[in-house]
Amino acid sequence: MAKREFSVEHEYSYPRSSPIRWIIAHVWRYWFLACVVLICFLGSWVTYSQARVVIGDVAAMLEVPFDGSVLLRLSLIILALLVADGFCLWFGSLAGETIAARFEADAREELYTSLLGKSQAYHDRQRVGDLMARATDDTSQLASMIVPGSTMIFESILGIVVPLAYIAFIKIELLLIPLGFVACYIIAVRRYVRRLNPVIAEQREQFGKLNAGLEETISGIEVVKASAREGFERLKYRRHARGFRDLFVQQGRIEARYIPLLLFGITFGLTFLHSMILFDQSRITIADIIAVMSLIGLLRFPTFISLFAFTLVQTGVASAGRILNVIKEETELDENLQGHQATIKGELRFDHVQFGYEAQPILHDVSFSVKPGQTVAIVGQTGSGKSALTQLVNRTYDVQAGSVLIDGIDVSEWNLNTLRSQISKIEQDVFLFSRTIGENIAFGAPNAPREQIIEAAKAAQAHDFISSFVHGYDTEIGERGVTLSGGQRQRIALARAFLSNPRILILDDSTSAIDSATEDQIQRAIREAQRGRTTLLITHRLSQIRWADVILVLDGGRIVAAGDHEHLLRTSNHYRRIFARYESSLPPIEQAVLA
Ligand SMILES: Nc1ncnc2c1ncn2[C@@H]1O[C@H](COP(=O)(O)OP(=O)(O)OP(=O)(O)O)[C@@H](O)[C@H]1O
Repeated sequence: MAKREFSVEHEYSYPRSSPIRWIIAHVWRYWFLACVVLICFLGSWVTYSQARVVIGDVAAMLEVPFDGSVLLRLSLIILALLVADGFCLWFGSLAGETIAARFEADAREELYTSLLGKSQAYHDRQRVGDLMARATDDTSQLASMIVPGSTMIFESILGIVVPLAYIAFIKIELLLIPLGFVACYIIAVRRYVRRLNPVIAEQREQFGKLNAGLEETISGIEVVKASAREGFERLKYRRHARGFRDLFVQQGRIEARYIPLLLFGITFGLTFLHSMILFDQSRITIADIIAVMSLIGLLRFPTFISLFAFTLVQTGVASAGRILNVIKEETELDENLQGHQATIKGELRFDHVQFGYEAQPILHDVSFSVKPGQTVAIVGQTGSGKSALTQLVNRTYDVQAGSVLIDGIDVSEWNLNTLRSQISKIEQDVFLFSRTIGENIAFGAPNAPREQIIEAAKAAQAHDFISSFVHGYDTEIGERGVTLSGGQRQRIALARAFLSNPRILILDDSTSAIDSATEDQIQRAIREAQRGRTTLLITHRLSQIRWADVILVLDGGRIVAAGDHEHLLRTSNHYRRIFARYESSLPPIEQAVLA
């Protein structure tokens, strides 16, 4: 079983060694419906072909004096056969559509669950638009592959085999030309599929690129507009769109060379000639000729639709490959279901930790320890690895060497859910979901009653501005919280952290967007929040740094000094330099307060 950070109980498991096996397993999950499709389509072709034979008999009877009652009986038989054909088609199509819709939904769910279980490092490498294309367009291609794609292929096969069986029954010699046609048909289809395959696969990839480019531009539309780069982005998109179009043109060219349609005309003509010869030799009757030519005519439809059917199936297989590539990709972390589960007390220790995102090393030999309930401020120049260090605590990433221990137990030995549910992190760039404010605050504690949500908002100094909105806590916020200011977003994130009541709190520059007037109140709220829980603080706010129990000074990914404020002012040049720089960026009034 591949590693993953999230899974659901009683998950249906599918073989994933190849797209075809994966598709068959998905369809086989609904084997009963698949059997209904097979039986109904078979029934449809048998009744439809049988009706042609009876029509031939009736036509022959019209040549000679006929018995009206026999004619009526045969006419009713034809009607019954055609009605039965209609019912078979109806049930078969219904069952096929049901399989297709379920397959699409199951594949979406499987892909989505797998994406939730991938590590942060995996998501860092992905282009969101391409993933979206796989989750939306590629999954819908799976449904089209079943209906009408596969059902049409199945119909094509039956639509060739059943009429040929009837012809064999009438006069086996008359199979000679149609069988030659079938042999050429199989060869032509194989060539067609082989040629089309790479074009379809490239089409799907190009669609992913097109979508990724679109997503990136729309997400960064503010930057595009501010830099007046609309023209450049338009040309980039047009280049992708034209690449996509060209692949369709290429597909059209391959389809235009699909030879079975031409072969069908030749087969029809030659079979008629063959029938005439046999009739001339008195070896078949007029009724036989009518029935045979009518049956041969049935081959036209399967020959024609197989062109689209194979394209649809190939597109589906290419899409399944793209979906499967995501699902199968190895991820770095595991949810460790059997891991340690306990309430975190809050002791944190880094022991000779080494870390880098890819090959590039970021943290070198980092060691420190924090007692439960202490506040650690991490300071250092930009890019020195402060955020990277905090990301190792909740296992957003794993260390490459050394260990991070919480309450004396390596974080990799903790049950991942237990660990993360007790650690709250507030980022500088707060992410909010396009839901109500209340739902955003309660994101980590979805069952929290409204009173607790309000209490948390009050503690984060967010209640007043939330109450000023017409719909208060039920105000829907735009995607990523765009309708709120940076400071408001950060206060909602603080409220979210207060509500989930974590044992370890990580504040990564989380008050940077809060103005000085609000800051005092928030400082108090944060200090309140820090009480009784271990807090890691990345901040440029001297007022917060000064009161930390431990200050870690990072430089180039190494801890160059550690201790409290007074100690560091006395002993560390690095700290003095950072402190002086932070101090000089303060307004005069705050400098006076700090002095
Ligand atoms: N997801 C990532 N993949 C690869 N490299 C990254 C990633 N995130 C950060 N880095 C690199 O890691 C280094 C440390 O980044 P980090 O964000 O930890 O620094 P920081 O000290 O928190 O900086 P700042 O104060 O500017 O937030 C930087 O050189 C950065 O370019």
